[in-house]
Formats: sequence, structure tokens, C-alpha cells
Amino acid sequence: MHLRPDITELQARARADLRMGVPVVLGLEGRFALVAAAETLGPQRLADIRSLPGQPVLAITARRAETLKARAYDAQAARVVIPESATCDWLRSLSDPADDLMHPMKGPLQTLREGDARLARAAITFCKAARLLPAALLLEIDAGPAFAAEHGLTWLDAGAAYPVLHTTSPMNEVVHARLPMTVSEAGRLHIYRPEDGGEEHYAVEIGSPPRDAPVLARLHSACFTGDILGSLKCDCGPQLRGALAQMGREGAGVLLYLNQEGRGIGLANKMRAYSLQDQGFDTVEANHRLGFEDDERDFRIGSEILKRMGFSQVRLMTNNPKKVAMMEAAGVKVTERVPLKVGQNPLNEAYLATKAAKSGHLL
Ligand SMILES: Nc1nc2c(ncn2[C@@H]2O[C@H](COP(=O)(O)OP(=O)(O)OP(=O)(O)O)[C@@H](O)[C@H]2O)c(=O)[nH]1
Ligand SMILES: [Zn+2]
Repeated sequence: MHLRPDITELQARARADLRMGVPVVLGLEGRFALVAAAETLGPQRLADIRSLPGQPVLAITARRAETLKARAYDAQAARVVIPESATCDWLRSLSDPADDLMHPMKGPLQTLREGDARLARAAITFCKAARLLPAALLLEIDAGPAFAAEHGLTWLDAGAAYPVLHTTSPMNEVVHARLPMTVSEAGRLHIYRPEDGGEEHYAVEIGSPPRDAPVLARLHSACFTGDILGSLKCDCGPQLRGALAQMGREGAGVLLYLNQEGRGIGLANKMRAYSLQDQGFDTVEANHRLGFEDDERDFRIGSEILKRMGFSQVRLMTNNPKKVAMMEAAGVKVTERVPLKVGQNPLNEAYLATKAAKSGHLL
């Protein structure tokens, strides 16, 4: 019988559980922790977790700890001791920087120095993968698998899950169909589905680009606000339309529409970042205050899809040298970087300047 879910399927299940506010059990080298995402944890489950023996902690990223002036004692994760009186709102106020400026004094916060922070790191990795705030309530427990079975919770070994979470999942084409567009009537849309239960990604193929020559290509990261709503805060919409228009003019090209909204933090977190930007922080600082890195995208998804389509060389439309480097590292040759400078306006001037100064984008 092979009905039992494997580690890839279990990590997808864990992500879904955390998004719904259901705790999961993580194990690592014989130690176990009950883990719940701070963003979605409800009061009843918090009370239930508190009724168990042991000292629950809030795992936050070292970046978030820095903002909260709490010592992390670990390069990636801090474990904040939770006072008896802590409510869900208290946990969320530590996880979410929205009210930091209004209520700057959250501490002094006590953090754990002793012991192993690796389960805390794993808990944060799962919250990020679930596109939630990177903060988790964590309680070390004995006999994790038995506890999980008793309460019907998902349990998985974090050590086995790590490679799954950090490797790009194989992408399989689900379907493709003809799609005439204003830029070209010879359009075709391909849908790719990863094997790890993650987001689907799309490939827009214009014309019939030969597989043995460099193809005009764009790796476009989803931006609901820019692509669909015409937001003036970024340049994504004009870049999307500009890239497609050039492919239409040349009669051939591939645009990958990668569902990595908000540089991989998800739309809800991106809107949290926008709200912080309205408080005066730039795009990079806002990500850091939320506990994220500047850019949480996995660009290898793009190279994986291009290779699946049969392309090994690209003329890449981008202003981001990191995309070029990643494509080369992933075995797709970039024969030319094609600049894509469209959509500058007075409202995104500062955003584009920050990307040039801090993220290495070429102006
Ligand atoms: N977290 C966050 N994401 C943003 C913000 N503004 C735009 N994005 C996202 O950034 C992604 C686009 O990335 P960009 O940095 O503009 O461009 P790039 O893809 O790195 O480089 P180019 O190829 O030159 O466009 C999209 O996923 C947007 O949703 C922001 O202020 N914060
Ligand atoms: Zn955008």
C-alpha cells in the first residue's frame, strides 16, 4: 500500500493547516514541538496549548527581533518567552509591526538563550511557506507522533521536510491552449503545476520560438496591484505589457507569469509592507520589519519551467542582475540582458531608487 502521504505531501498539508489556524507537530532528531502560526491562532487553541505542560515560546525571525529590541542568540530565530497573561492579540502585536510606531514599548522581552533554536527556525520556515507572518507559537512536547495521532494533527520530520522546502519542485504542464491577444494573435497559454502542492505558474508563449536559439524571455513576478489595478507604486503593470508588446513585435517570446506575489511574501504581507511604507519605511525596511528578507522569491522556478519548455538560452528582459545570475547558475544561458525600463512615474520614483540603491537593480 502506498496511500500514506510522503514528506512532500505532508509539508503541503502542514502549510494548509497553519493557514487555517490548526497546529502541527514538527520533529527534529528526536525532539518534537507543537507549532501554530501566530497570525491564525485562535483563543481556544491558545488556551489548550497553555494547558499542556512546558513553556511555550513565540518564534520570530532575527530581523523582527532586532526591531523589537529582543536578543535572538541565533542567526535566524529568536524564542520569546510568553508571559502567563499573553493573549492572541499580544502574540499578534509581536508578530505584526503594524502598530509598532503607535505602541513602541512591547518589552522588555525575555528570549531563550539555552537550547536548540532549530525547531523555531523550522516553524518560521513553515509560516513563510504558508505566506503568513513569520511568527509561530511553539511548545516542546514529548512523543510527538503519538500526540499528533491522539489529536488528529499533521506531524512531520523537519529534517526530512527541509530539502523539500528548499528545493524547487518539479513543474508539470497541466494544459496549454491557444490564446489570441492584442499583442499577437499567435499566443498560447501553458499552465504549470508544481508537485509540492504550491502555486501554479503560467507561461505565455508568443509565436513558435525555436528551441535551439536564444528566446526573448521575461520572468514576471505576480503583482496584483500593478498588473491588474494599475497601481502607481511600482512599475510592474507597464513592464508586463511592455514585455508582451516587444514579444508581439518580434513575433516570438516567452513570458513566465510566476505567482510569487510581493517578492514571494504573498499579497497580504505585501499590503502589510505597503502600510509600513505609508509610515515612512522604504520597501526593503518594510520587509525587514515584518521579519522577511528583502526578496523571498525562488527564481529557479523560472529556469525549471523554461527547461521544461525546451529552452536553454534566453535574451532576458530585466533590470535585475540577480535574475541573470540565477538563470546562469540554474543552467539557462543568458546571451543578452534586454533592459525593460517603462512605467516610471512621480509616485514610484522613490521605490525604484531604493531598488537601485539596496537591491542592485539597474536604473
Ligand atoms: N514585498 C514587496 N513586494 C513588492 C513591492 N512592490 C512590488 N513588489 C513585488 O515585487 C515583484 C516585482 O519585483 P521587482 O523588484 O519590481 O522587479 P524584479 O522582478 O526583481 O526585476 P525586473 O525583472 O527588473 O522587473 C512583484 O512580485 C511585486 O508584487 C513592495 O513594496 N514590497
Ligand atoms: Zn508591482
